[in-house]
Amino acid sequence: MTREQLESRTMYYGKGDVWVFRSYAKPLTGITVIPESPFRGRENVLFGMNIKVAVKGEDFLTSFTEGDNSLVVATDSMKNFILRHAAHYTGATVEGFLEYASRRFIETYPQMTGVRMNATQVPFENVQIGSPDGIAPSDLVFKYSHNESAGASVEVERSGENIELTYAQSSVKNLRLIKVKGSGFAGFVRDEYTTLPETSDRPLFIFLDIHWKYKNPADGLDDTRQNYVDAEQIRDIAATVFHENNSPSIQYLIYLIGLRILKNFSQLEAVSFESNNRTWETIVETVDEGPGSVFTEPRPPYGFQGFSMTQEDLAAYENKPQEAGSV
Ligand SMILES: O=c1[nH]c(=O)c2[nH]c(=O)[nH]c2[nH]1
Repeated sequence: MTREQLESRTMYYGKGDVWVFRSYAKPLTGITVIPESPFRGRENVLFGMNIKVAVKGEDFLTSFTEGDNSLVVATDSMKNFILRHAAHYTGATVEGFLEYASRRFIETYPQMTGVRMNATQVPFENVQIGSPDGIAPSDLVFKYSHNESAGASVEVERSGENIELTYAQSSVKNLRLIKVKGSGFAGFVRDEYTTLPETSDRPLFIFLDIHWKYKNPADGLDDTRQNYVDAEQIRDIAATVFHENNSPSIQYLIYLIGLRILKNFSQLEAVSFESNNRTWETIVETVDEGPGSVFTEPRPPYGFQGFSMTQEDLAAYENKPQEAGSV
């Protein structure tokens, strides 16, 4: 088999749903506070992740073609490897843990030439506790949040004697935002297939996944370089821009969110979106003693948008004459 054939072949294996719960990880502190977000850091009393790891390496070929397991690291051992390394991790971010554990895999097993890890952070929120002194967050009891969650993907590869970070992306996933009024959708193509009425005011409900990449990937790994951007800040920017703008479409809304993210965080190189339109169906336009309406869940199917942006988009926006103010 030629080298090209080997390199173009799909061949990997790994473990999914590796749940890691680490208590008393390093607190996250080194972030820049922005006007759109109250986020100032995180205690990390509970640091939870659901990790998926995939490893590759040409030496694994005979495990597929001959049943030769002599170089196969059992995926059960991969799970143990990740969990044990969670005890040694000194950082405060998911990204940093993924990079650390991926590197350690390559250092430990010569047959691995690349490791890809994806993680979703398991969000825990402080429970508010009442006491004679007032209401304060508990430092012991947390609720498992089912809202949006932070995520990350990293890939490291062996390169001669070195181990290089070849891919890093951070994310906030499954952000669900509803704006009760102040969103429109009009001016779209009207032809024999069009039944949707134009609207200047709809209860816009969106599901959003937002991904971002740093100019220098090292900034995204740990907070001690002072350039780390937390998913809560990205979430709060999205909510702020949604609140402030009377959007003509989801397409334009995510563009505005992207501009604001790139403007706040010049250390980021790119941001991308996947959005879903989950706008509620209006059942009663105006209740008896208005204002107020009655809505229900939308019927399938749903619409979606994908868009990626870089600092060049922000520069182009800022260089063009604006009608509606700046971001
Ligand atoms: O924001 C929207 N963008 C669309 O492209 C679209 N299409 C549609 O039916 N509703 C919407 N809403």
